[in-house]
Amino acid sequence: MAYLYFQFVRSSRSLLQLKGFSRWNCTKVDFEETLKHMISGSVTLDKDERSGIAVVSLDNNKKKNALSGSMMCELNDIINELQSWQTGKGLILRGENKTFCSGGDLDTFKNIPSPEQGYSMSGFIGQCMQNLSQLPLISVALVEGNALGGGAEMAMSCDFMVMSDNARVAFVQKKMGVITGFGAGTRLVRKFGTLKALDILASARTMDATECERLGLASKILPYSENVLDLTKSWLHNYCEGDPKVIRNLKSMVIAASNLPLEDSHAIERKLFSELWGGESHLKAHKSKLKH
Ligand SMILES: CCCC(=O)SCCNC(=O)CCNC(=O)[C@H](O)C(C)(C)COP(=O)(O)OP(=O)(O)OC[C@H]1O[C@@H](n2cnc3c(N)ncnc32)[C@H](O)[C@@H]1OP(=O)(O)O
Repeated sequence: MAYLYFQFVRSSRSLLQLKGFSRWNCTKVDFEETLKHMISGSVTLDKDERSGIAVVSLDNNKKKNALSGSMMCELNDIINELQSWQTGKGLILRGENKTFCSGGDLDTFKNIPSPEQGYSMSGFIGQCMQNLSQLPLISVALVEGNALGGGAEMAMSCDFMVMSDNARVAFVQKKMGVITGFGAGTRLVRKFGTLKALDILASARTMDATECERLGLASKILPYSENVLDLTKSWLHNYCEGDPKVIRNLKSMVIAASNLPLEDSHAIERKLFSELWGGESHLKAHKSKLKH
């Protein structure tokens, strides 16, 4: 199995070399420096130690929460910070101003016009989305208003999508003359299979909350209201109740199972299980003689 994986990585590398991508060797740090100077909007983090739920909010009011270069860097820093939040259990990614995100900031994109820069930007934000999806926290994208293009891709990087009943999701990349650049093409195919992914991406259609729920993109529709964030926190709390160590190991097991070959995934599952066996929560549950 390891040999096959190695062969696959080698052949992917040669495919990239064949296509001339190997000359694009700008490092992540170099490109972060470039993105940092494309300033517009902000991303904030609010960690609630009591519930173990963090809220990450995108705010770029003048551009319907478009994700600028500086916001990509801020989001990346926040996700790095969340990686070491040992008592965390859940995460909500949302937008201020009653909308989620209108995609990549078109002004930022105008300033990085070459294929080489596109490749570096996609590498930077793609890694950031990958880190988000692999956090040992149960994550939810709360979509109000629009999630377009890169905004739809960000929502796809969370475990769950909760939508207000007036919200819409559209992978408009094709209409913008590109394809998915934040990694959601791969995510859509892996989650839904080729046909459904092709249907969503190639039609580039706008999907309302009901359609998203029917397709399995959205897990919950909430009535549009002022307290939709509180409702989302309560919904997420159902999954986050309990010992952070248990929630985090559970999520880590799911990540391993979705990415690794069977044997490796089982080995990690056993390791994560044994870390909890005989632990505080396990002993407490035994003593309390729970009836389910
Ligand atoms: C690999 C990543 C691929 C991508 O993400 S490509 C980007 C995809 N997104 C887009 O093309 C968004 C295009 N914009 C729209 O469709 C509409 O503006 C949208 C979001 C439905 C909102 O419509 P309305 O509510 O009618 O508001 P509006 O059009 O007057 O917009 C208000 C101001 O926001 C701006 N805006 C919206 N989305 C933006 C974006 N992505 N980057 C930069 N600026 C953006 C829009 O230009 C307008 O600015 P202004 O007030 O005219 O100066």
